[in-house]
Amino acid sequence: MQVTILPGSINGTVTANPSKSAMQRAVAAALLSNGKSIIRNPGLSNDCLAALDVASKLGATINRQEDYIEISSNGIHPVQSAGNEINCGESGLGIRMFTPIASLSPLPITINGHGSLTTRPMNFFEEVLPQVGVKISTLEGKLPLHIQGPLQAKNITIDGSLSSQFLTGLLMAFGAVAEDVTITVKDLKSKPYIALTLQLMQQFGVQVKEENFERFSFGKKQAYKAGEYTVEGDWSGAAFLLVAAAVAGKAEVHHLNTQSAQSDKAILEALEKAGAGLMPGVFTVNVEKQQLKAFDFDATDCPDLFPPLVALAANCEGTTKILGVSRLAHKESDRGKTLQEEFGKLGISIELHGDEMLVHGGTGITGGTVRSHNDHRIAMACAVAALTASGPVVIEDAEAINKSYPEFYEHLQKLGGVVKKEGATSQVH
Ligand SMILES: O=C(O)C1=C[C@@H](OP(=O)(O)O)[C@@H](O)[C@H](O)C1
Ligand SMILES: C=C(OP(=O)(O)O)C(=O)O
Repeated sequence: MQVTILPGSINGTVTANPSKSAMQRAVAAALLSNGKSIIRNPGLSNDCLAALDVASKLGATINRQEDYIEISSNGIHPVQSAGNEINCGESGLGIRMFTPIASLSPLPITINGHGSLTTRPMNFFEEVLPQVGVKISTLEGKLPLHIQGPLQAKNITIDGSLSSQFLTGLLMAFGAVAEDVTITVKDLKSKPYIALTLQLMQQFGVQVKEENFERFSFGKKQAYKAGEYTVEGDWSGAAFLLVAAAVAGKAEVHHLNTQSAQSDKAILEALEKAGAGLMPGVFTVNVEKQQLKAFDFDATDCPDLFPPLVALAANCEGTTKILGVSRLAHKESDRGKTLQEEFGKLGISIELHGDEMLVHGGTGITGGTVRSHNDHRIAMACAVAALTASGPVVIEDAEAINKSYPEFYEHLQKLGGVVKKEGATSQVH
């Protein structure tokens, strides 16, 4: 699908979409519980749907209602008729979380995915899973994975520098079986995502003692408890709307918890540094356009903010410096380079120096044709950049947004953005 966004101002109110990070974790915790869990405000993005599908292939019964989802489970029991295979779609979190969870079963299981997930590294599992009693083979560190458990929770030391998602998976799986065991992590990145994991586990009845984000200790054996869970609004997706307001008008975004554990609420700090008019409430954020200036920001622990930060920086007078670019190499695209290439087509010069990105802003955004590289956050960043461009911006492969935020173009329209779709697929809401 191709989408064209016209330059123009925005002004309006929207409700943030459900967080896929929270939704996927809740689906995993419900799968690990005995009994019926109810997930309210469920996410239905492709990553969330993939998580639900994996849960059903691992034995849960999913019952989708109008505004909630029931997940009934009695532990991990791979469905033989599904060929003992699960497919995590394009979700990095999905595969890194469900692989240790699936390996709680003693049965051999194949774990697959598609699109960008087939090129993302999984070597971590080859190093770590054998230490906890799980046999694994991969295709040279990539998909498909073949595993056979059962996982036995033991004291282990892991490297957290590539991604926090592997630790999220181990913590969630250990939560079901561990007794007097500690996971020690070196050089953990994306720490707030681990805080979100621990918070979610606690909501499903499993406590982990965390020390300095280096040691995670499990005491007496625990069990996940089925329950009710409401998915929070998504700061990662809302960041695009908040930036759109800061550069092109104003907006009120509802269902955003400023006390959330989500790392991407840090967009508020960046907006403040850039000089945006900001009024965060408890569950609502108002942003208004003001004179914007370049800013320095460390996005090492909130890597998904890079695309909206670049859209913001492009509109700020001067050179913005963002740290943490090396974290972007293994996302849906090599995001540092993709942002450089696609914003370059819109007249914005971006330099990449080691772990640092320099965005030369305030030079004027031009219209043009860009590609999403099948990366949802690149499509959304380009759509925001279009609002202050000198001409229309055409986004190719614009349906990439379905991975995390299928309602994104509708929300932009609701705020007054002019969005024209061509060749829309049935997947697009
Ligand atoms: O746990 C999560 O929900 C996520 C963790 C982050 O990954 P890394 O830990 O690899 O940075 C983030 O980029 C991803 O979109 C979602
Ligand atoms: C990188 C992302 O997700 P994941 O790693 O879960 O695929 C993302 O949503 O930007």
